[in-house]
Amino acid sequence: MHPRFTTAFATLDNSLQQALKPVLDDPNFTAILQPETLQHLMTATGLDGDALALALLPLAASCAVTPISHFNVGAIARGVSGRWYFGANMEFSGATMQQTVHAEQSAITHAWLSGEEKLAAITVNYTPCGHCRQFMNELNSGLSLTVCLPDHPPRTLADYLPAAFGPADLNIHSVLMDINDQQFVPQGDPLTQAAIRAASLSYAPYSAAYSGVALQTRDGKIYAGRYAENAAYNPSLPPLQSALILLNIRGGDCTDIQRAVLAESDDAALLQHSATQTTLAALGCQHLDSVRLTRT
Ligand SMILES: O=c1ccn([C@H]2C[C@H](O)[C@@H](CO)O2)c(=O)[nH]1
Ligand SMILES: [Zn+2]
Repeated sequence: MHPRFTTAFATLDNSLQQALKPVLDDPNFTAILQPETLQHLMTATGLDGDALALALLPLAASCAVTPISHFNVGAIARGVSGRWYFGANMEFSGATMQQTVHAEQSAITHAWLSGEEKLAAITVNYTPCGHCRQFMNELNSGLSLTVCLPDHPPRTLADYLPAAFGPADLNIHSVLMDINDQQFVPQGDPLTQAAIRAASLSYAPYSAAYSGVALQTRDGKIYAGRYAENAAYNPSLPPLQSALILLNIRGGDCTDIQRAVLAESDDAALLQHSATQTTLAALGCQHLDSVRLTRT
């Protein structure tokens, strides 16, 4: 298993350890749990879904990258497909606080980038901050998303975000995780194409400044992330963060990026380039290429 799991794994109950070991030992494990695996884990441990998700949180939290706080938050986004997606917070030394990724954003983005179409629930080891509550209120599950926390009964997002402000206040009705394809014209090498495809699938209803980032690590793997806007603007997730979430949660190292491509329109109302370049530089990557988006 990935060395980051070793300590947390040792703290799990014996029955869970036994059932989970082959899953974590699989070299193809990508921090997603399939419905059949979850069924097996529930049978082996006697835990129901909510209890199992809580029991797995230490593993999700061990994916955190927290050079500043050393405060590891773990989240599990539970899709309507029955698949569960790990997420963890990420901090970037040498960048700004605004570049931080919260565990909830990580799990949700992990699910979205993996093709999940809607979430049923999210389980987190700490109470979600206001920024995450707002981020979650952009999802197509709306205020009925179930939020599960240790020491609290499951509640809905509506309970955690009363008198909510959201997309409908700005007249937006097709929301985050709904399928939207801008169909930008593919071009260039595989990394460039991955960035363009991510931009096509990005969510930018407020600015129409669609964008995507693709990262290539030294082992040749490619991770593509999509921009995700928010009705309250500030909680929007930049495309670099989206790609870094995928890289990290799949077991990669964010300081191992060899080359990055940002796909955006140069006449867009918002531009990701300078923030992307600065955060990448903080991670030791100086090689950012840009590609302009075109429509047929
Ligand atoms: O809802 C929350 C609150 C905080 N954090 C992270 C952000 C930062 O990395 C650290 C300290 O706030 O915890 C989350 O991931 N989710
Ligand atoms: Zn948060």
